[in-house]
Amino acid sequence: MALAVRMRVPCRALLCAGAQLRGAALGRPEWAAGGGDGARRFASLRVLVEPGAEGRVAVMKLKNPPVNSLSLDFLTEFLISLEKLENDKAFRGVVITSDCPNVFSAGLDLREMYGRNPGHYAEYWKAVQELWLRLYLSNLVLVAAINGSCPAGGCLMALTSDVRILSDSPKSVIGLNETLLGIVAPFWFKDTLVNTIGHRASERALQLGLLFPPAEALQVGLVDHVVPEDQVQSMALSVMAHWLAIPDHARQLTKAMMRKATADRLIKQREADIQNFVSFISRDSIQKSLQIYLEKLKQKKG
Ligand SMILES: CC/C=C\C/C=C\C/C=C\CC/C=C/CC(=O)SCCNC(=O)CCNC(=O)[C@H](O)C(C)(C)COP(=O)(O)OP(=O)(O)OC[C@H]1O[C@@H](n2cnc3c(N)ncnc32)[C@H](O)[C@@H]1OP(=O)(O)O
Repeated sequence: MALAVRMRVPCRALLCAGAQLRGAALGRPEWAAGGGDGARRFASLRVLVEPGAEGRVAVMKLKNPPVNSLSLDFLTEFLISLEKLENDKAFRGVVITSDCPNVFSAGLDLREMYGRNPGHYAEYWKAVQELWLRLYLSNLVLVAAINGSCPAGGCLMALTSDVRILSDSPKSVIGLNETLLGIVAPFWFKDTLVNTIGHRASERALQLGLLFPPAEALQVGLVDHVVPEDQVQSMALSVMAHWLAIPDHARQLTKAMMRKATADRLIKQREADIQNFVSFISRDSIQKSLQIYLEKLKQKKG
């Protein structure tokens, strides 16, 4: 793989700063080599990475129960795992899936955005930006094996992949539903959606906070395949084989050509975007909306 074609977020220190910071907060690295694959298999508390049967493909299982909400610690572990895979030339592709039943990811962790201080909001948002940039500009082929509900930040994460496979289950709804929470999807969430399903469909989906059931998600182009739940993983590996048949350098340059302008838009104004988020999320009215939404989630249980 030619070094010249490896896409990089311009300032690697951004990831390192976040990862080191959170790594320290996590206490000790939880990486554990295991099985006969030794160094190729590793795990943190919340992210399991194992080689797929196909070789050169890793399967990354997200395990932050109950709903894989993207807490700061989880984001940090995710980033570290991704960085390890990017740097390991043995891997050319990653299947991202969930270890939590019926939920791919519940999106951003609402507890990171409610009742905290501005410094915490800023740190959290920087990590969210970082994960998006890392995934969106990844040199690896990323296939999202979406085996459950996939709202908001979960959907954003899936949209950074090159291919999305969704399980055909009533629970497997996907979309950017931020307006239903009384919050607004930031411009780079919107850009990622527009790049996938086009402007008009995005405008409707974003304003209404639509969560698409599988058949509709397929129809609008939000996902590429809908298959029975027990076939999500095998379909992901089969699609992966197709993508890996393309020479890396050509595919990577093409991916960069398609995505760089969108990523650059955020890279050029990261700090302003963080400040915008902090002031937006700190508003009393927004905090009230989040409180109501969190209460609704709790009441749902009865
Ligand atoms: C002009 C302005 C311009 C720009 C604006 C600037 C900035 C932008 C500002 C803000 C943007 C912020 C973007 C946010 C994106 C997000 O991702 S927000 C999160 C959205 N997520 C959701 O709406 C999903 C909510 N969850 C659910 O719908 C269900 O939990 C789900 C279907 C996923 C699973 O259902 P089920 O299996 O029945 O589980 P429960 O509902 O019972 O949940 C189990 C426990 O988990 C807790 N939980 C669920 N989701 C979250 C979450 N996202 N964060 C934290 N915690 C969550 C839930 O409360 C239960 O907890 P309990 O067991 O009761 O303690």
